[in-house]
Amino acid sequence: MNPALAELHDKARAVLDPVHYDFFAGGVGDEVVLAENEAAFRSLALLPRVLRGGKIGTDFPVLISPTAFHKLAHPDGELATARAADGTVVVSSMASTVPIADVVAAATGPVWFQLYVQPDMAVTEELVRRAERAGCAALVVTADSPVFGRHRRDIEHGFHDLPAGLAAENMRDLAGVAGPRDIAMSADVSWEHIGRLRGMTSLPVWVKGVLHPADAVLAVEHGVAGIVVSNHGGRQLDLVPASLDALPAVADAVAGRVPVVLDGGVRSGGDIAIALALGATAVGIGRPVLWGLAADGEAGVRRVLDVLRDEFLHVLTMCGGVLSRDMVVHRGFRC
Ligand SMILES: Cc1cc2nc3c(=O)[nH]c(=O)nc-3n(C[C@H](O)[C@H](O)[C@H](O)COP(=O)(O)O)c2cc1C
Ligand SMILES: CC(C)CC(=O)C(=O)O
Repeated sequence: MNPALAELHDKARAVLDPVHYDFFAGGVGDEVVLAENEAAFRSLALLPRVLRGGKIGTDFPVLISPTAFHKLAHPDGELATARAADGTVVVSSMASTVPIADVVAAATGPVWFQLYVQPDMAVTEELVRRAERAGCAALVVTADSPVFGRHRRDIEHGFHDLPAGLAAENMRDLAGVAGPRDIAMSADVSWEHIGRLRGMTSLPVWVKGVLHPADAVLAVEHGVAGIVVSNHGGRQLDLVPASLDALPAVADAVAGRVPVVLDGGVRSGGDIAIALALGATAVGIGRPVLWGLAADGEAGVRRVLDVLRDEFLHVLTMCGGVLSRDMVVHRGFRC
């Protein structure tokens, strides 16, 4: 992990209520996948290309992945995250503790709305309209959650409710129900719903939580605007591969037809470079944003993005400004 991010993590752990720290940090089951998401990056090395000359790009291919309940990390919650993003795409969780309209108003760059399709399609449609009215630039449908993941640490702490005064604000006053309603996960959600969403809105519809290449093909066939290869930061099923290990096959299946974002375990500029070399168009950052937010609010999130940007561009320059799959090898590989 980049040392500045490690420092923010340590500070976050020191200031957070331990139950809330564990909600953010934890994963499902034995947390095998949680650990492997990061370990997968460390098992790989880059073979740089040299003496290429020419100009190195300055694009920063990073999005802020959707994470719930930012007010558990800092009183300014998602407003601080949105302000800090400064042009970086914010994918705002449906379970945010600030209404989506306020998140968009605080952001200077694009905000995308992460959606769990609700079994009551009237509720889903109202959420879509809220995202549209707020000015969101895309919908990101999370597909890896037919049920809630069983987060061991939350179960041990008995943590399932937000403290008094905090709520999932986007879920307030929907389809005739006053006050916030619970987010429902449903195993009934299918590719057909992607079609229905596309019929409902002109916003681009992304799908998040794809690991199987056949699902990536289905996603393209159903007209998605992009795919997020993700195992939800090791929070849904503790039997899946590290998201990085699932990336190359998905990238091959998609074959450039839509962008492919990778999230899970990205903790340094070098990690971003490896993901891009293996076929990602960009990466999503989950927990490091929460650590920055908890440690130092808006300034902490800015620091996370600045550190990653600086380190990524440094690594890219070291690699001759190009990143391709032939440049990634396993550690211990002999030329
Ligand atoms: C505390 C927490 C809350 C999350 N909430 C959501 C959510 O509301 N919707 C969603 O699609 N993904 C959610 N995720 C998953 C993230 O979008 C992302 O896939 C994951 O955090 C990436 O891994 P990383 O934390 O290792 O960077 C959450 C992850 C964490 C850690
Ligand atoms: C409130 C939950 C739906 C947030 C989530 O997706 C998670 O904790 O991983």
